[in-house]
Amino acid sequence: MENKTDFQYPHTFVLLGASGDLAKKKIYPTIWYLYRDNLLPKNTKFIGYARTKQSLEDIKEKSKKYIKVRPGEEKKLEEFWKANDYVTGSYDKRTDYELLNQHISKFEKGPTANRIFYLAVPPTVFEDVTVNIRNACIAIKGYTRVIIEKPFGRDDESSDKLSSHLASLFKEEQIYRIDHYLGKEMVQNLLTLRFANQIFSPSWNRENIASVLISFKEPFGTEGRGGYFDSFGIIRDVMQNHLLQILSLVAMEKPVTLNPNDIRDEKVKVLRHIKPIQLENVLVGQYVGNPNGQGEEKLGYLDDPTVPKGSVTPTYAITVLYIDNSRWQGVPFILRCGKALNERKAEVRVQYKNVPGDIFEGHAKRNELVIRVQPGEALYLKLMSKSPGMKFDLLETELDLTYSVRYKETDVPDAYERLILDVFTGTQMHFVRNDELKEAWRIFTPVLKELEEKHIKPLSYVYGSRGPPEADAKLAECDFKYSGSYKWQKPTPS
Ligand SMILES: NC(=O)C1=CN([C@@H]2O[C@H](COP(=O)(O)OP(=O)(O)OC[C@H]3O[C@@H](n4cnc5c(N)ncnc54)[C@H](OP(=O)(O)O)[C@@H]3O)[C@@H](O)[C@H]2O)C=CC1
Ligand SMILES: O=C1O[C@H](COP(=O)(O)O)[C@@H](O)[C@H](O)[C@H]1O
Repeated sequence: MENKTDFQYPHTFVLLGASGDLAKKKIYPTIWYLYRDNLLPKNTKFIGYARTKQSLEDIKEKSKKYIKVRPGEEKKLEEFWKANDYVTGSYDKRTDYELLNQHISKFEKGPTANRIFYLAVPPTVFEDVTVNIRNACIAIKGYTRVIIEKPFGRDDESSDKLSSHLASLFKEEQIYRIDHYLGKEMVQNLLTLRFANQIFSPSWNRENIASVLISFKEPFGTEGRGGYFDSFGIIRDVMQNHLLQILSLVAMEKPVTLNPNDIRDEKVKVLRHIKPIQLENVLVGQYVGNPNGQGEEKLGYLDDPTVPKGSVTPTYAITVLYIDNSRWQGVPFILRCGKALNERKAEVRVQYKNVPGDIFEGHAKRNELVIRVQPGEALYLKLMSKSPGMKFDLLETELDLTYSVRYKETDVPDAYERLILDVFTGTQMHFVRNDELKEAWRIFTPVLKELEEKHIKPLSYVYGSRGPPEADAKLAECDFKYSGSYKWQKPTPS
């Protein structure tokens, strides 16, 4: 029963895997912020469910250090915990879910009541959990929605299997596949920037744009999470999902309307124009420890005791994709991601071509539109200007929209906050549809297999560096020009 989104009805939010890391670090804090800001239906009950025998007090204690409470909010936080419960149960026994169902039903007064299940559980128990929700916990007087977290399989075959499994249990409108990058402010802004500004539309194509670079950088390594990471690698962890989602929003055609399915139709369409990636268009890297004397000592990937000896799993990757349509033919879309690098950063750089018929003797540098997703949301357009004053020199400068300066009073919500609220309101615009996922795996599976089968050894890079030295040459090869001459003059607050 869909469409009973009215906030007056009782809602139950069940967090499966409530004893885990994601739950304590992300989901409990997120539902607290939504509750604190009165964004959820008044009558919402939160139920944590996991195998661990523990009390709600234990959950409170574990998530305490991740939950931000401002002065004066203590009473509200107490109220929030009163709306919480914890139920111990297995993931594979139907009887446990029947007990969970009875527990939920106790709060469901009135003719309508909705249920949301958040699956913060490992992929190994995923099938059991979904089958049991379907068999024992479906809402009979309202909607049932399930939120699922990646990994959505590890290749086309396993992902298809998972999709068929889900499709046998739920309708697509009930399934909310989270890619938390779709909840980030600047990723959501892409649609507005592109389609609400006439200034960009006419130049957003192969006639004007030389290359597009979409980057993700993290300044820490696997640090004890090597077991999980090693069987996936950075391409599956970040590139095949977060970066490809950004690419589809940067490259898609204008949707017919803002209806979530119209938008997702366009995202799928642009992905369909991309051929599976060729090995020659991929460069992979793996970090090694930093040598003595280079700051704080850091271990290399292979020194992590949770990583199998001799692993060739990439912790860094650059991939070049080409979109074979009339807008983008020949324009390199470079996806680049890595762990244990010199900084935390996620951004899109749209680099324009050189000015044709340059009268400035080669001094006019390329325009570049930078969409900084994190940290510190910003949008800046690098352009050439006359140096102010008597001189007639060229100056590289920028039009700069830095959120912390321009929107001082606005708190940018966390991605999970937006996305979980979307599930309550029933909007799937920022969630991954089944066919998008299929296209993503079609593009990536062959090269992932080839890397594994050929046991391709990644290039080494030092923990805390910008990545393998060879990576910049790859960027240059893909018509991404870095001149090194641009200097940003940070505005001084007035
Ligand atoms: N609103 C704001 O907050 C604004 C901030 N700025 C800041 O000013 C600084 C400079 O601006 P930015 O646009 O980054 O300008 P640059 O053109 O100087 O680009 C700098 C980036 O280029 C990359 N780079 C360095 N060496 C090479 C190389 N050999 N080949 C290819 N790429 C290379 C590095 O990123 P990587 O390691 O990822 O490759 C580096 O961060 C940045 O810190 C930026 O954040 C600028 C404008 C506005
Ligand atoms: O999905 C993932 O994303 C995080 C990075 O998320 P961010 O919001 O902090 O940028 C990454 O650390 C993790 O490996 C990956 O699985």
